[in-house]
Amino acid sequence: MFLSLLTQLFGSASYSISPSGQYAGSQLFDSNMGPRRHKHIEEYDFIIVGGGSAGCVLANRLSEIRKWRILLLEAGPEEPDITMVPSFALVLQRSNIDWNYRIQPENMTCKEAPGHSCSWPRGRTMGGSSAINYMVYMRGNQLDYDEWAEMGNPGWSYNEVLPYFRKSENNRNIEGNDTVYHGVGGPLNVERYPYTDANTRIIIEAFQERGLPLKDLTLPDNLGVNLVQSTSLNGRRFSANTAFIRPVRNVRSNLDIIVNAYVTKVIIDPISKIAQGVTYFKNGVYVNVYAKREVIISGGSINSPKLLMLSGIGPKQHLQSNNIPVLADLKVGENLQEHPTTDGLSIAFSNKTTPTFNSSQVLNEISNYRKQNIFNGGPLSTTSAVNAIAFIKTKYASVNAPDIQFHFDGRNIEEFYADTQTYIQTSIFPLSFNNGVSIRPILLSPKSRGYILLNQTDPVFGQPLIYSGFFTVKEDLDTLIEGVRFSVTLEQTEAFKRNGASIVKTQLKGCEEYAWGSYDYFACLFTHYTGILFHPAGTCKMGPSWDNDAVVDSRLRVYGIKHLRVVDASIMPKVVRGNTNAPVIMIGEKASDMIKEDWMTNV
Ligand SMILES: Cc1cc2nc3c(=O)[nH]c(=O)nc-3n(C[C@H](O)[C@H](O)[C@H](O)COP(=O)(O)OP(=O)(O)OC[C@H]3O[C@@H](n4cnc5c(N)ncnc54)[C@H](O)[C@@H]3O)c2cc1C
Repeated sequence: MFLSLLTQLFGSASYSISPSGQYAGSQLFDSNMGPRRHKHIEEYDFIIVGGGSAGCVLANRLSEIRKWRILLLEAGPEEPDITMVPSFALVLQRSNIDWNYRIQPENMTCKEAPGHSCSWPRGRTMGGSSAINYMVYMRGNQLDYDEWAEMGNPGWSYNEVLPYFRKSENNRNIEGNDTVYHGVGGPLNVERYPYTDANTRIIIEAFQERGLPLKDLTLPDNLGVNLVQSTSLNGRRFSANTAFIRPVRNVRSNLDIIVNAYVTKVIIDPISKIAQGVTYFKNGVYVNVYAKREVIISGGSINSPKLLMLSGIGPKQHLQSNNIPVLADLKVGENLQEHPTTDGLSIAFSNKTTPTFNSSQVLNEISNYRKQNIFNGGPLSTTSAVNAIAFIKTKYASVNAPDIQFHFDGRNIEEFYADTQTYIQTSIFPLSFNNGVSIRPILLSPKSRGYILLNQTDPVFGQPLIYSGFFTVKEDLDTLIEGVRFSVTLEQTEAFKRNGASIVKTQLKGCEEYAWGSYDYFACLFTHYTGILFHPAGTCKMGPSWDNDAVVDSRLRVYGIKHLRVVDASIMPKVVRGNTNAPVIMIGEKASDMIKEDWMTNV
């Protein structure tokens, strides 16, 4: 009943937000509508593969040059209306706008999950993962970018990337007054949700009691706690599609967008090694399109390496074993990094701070939300406890930056402990209606690395094989356990005691042999109930020519192939200490400027 109501109310792809924040549900965005005549052009100046966080920025910024013809190819459909509702973030996972990837079974991960395999959602729609994510706006720590520069990537230090964070941002919070670090007037709306529940406030208060400063967590030093800022406007999601594409689509005649177009190969001349275009598959037909200047791959950290490998760019031995002629022998798909955590820890709240919502009240909230033109509150307009975020430094931190981040998300405690795996695999209930939350200590700078391979059975359409490598370096587990120990101390705070909040001590299946609270019990939670923040990075590593692991140079050009760049989360040489969407949007902004610099002499 819940799902059928959602389909009925939010099943189309028609919503837009005007600058006043008004919902314009009747305005249908269709690439064939509007003032522009449809032209059939097979040669463009630039072809962008993937309409996700980075791809949307590139399509907008490159189409500012009116003489350039830009083609954006997206494998998924238009962004459906349901993405707009913050509290529905869970419904979008395992849906038709998720690639529905799963990681391969490994010794140290997901041991209680079906087939020992955890799901790894990625957005497959206009807006990409920014259309299905939790909307947290975070940048990481200053050291992240300074480290990138120190690794031999000129132009990527914190001071050099800061202008690109500001460029895209329209900050409507108090933080927006700080013009050194924030931008106002950019395409990406950033603000806090109009509704905050009591439990979210309890968590923040507890961290403050434990000594963390309440501060703007997007500053260069992000140690502290706060109610986070989000990519939203008036309680509605602001995906990269909403920010960068909707305002220019059907307005700029030099930008063509084709959805449901799955790119299967980059066309590269084997002699000159020049990327000439791409082949995509749509409606059962393969189509070739050509680029006069460049092909830009923005398929995200899983699909960009897959597409490069299918095109002959990758580890020689692996390509040869798949009968793919090798054009560039590069470590594509390696250096995979994530922010691992556990699903196995919970805080239970008492009845006095937990709203009791029966099914009919929830359905009522849903239909109210849909009807309102300007929505300024209500539980659906927030991701609830996901908004309480804290960063701490454990004894394992080797530099002056946090090594653990805390995330929380709503859950029904009784249902979770009655059948934990079923709950993890199937829960889609709105995030705001809960009587407890998960506590997720997240490893910010993992030392372990994973890798991605093509699926030999069906390399083109089959899921790539994702080996996460989580916890293969023991220090990663030790650091996370320090994070758990810190979170257990929240129970001693006045904020928790006064409100009757407590950490649930129920032993989870598979870990019963260890005493709750022991190192082994907590380690078991990570290896058996592995959680993932969905921040894969690093699989097309940026690095100097002397770095044998590098796939792209500091201008994001693929080594050994001309006129081919990768622009997305995969280029991060090291994953940042925070959520990755805003950093990827920054990467898209900076790459757009580099591309303009490289080609503007010849516009
Ligand atoms: C469930 C979830 C929650 C998250 N929560 C947060 C959060 O709260 N805050 C945060 O900062 N980050 C969050 N993230 C991470 C963040 O959204 C991503 O890091 C970021 O969106 C990645 O951007 P990207 O451009 O690299 O890839 P994506 O945004 O994933 O874009 C890749 C695009 O390319 C398309 N594509 C791929 N292959 C092809 C092909 N062969 N042909 C055509 N098109 C193709 C895909 O369909 C997709 O649209 C979350 C991610 C997920 C999945």
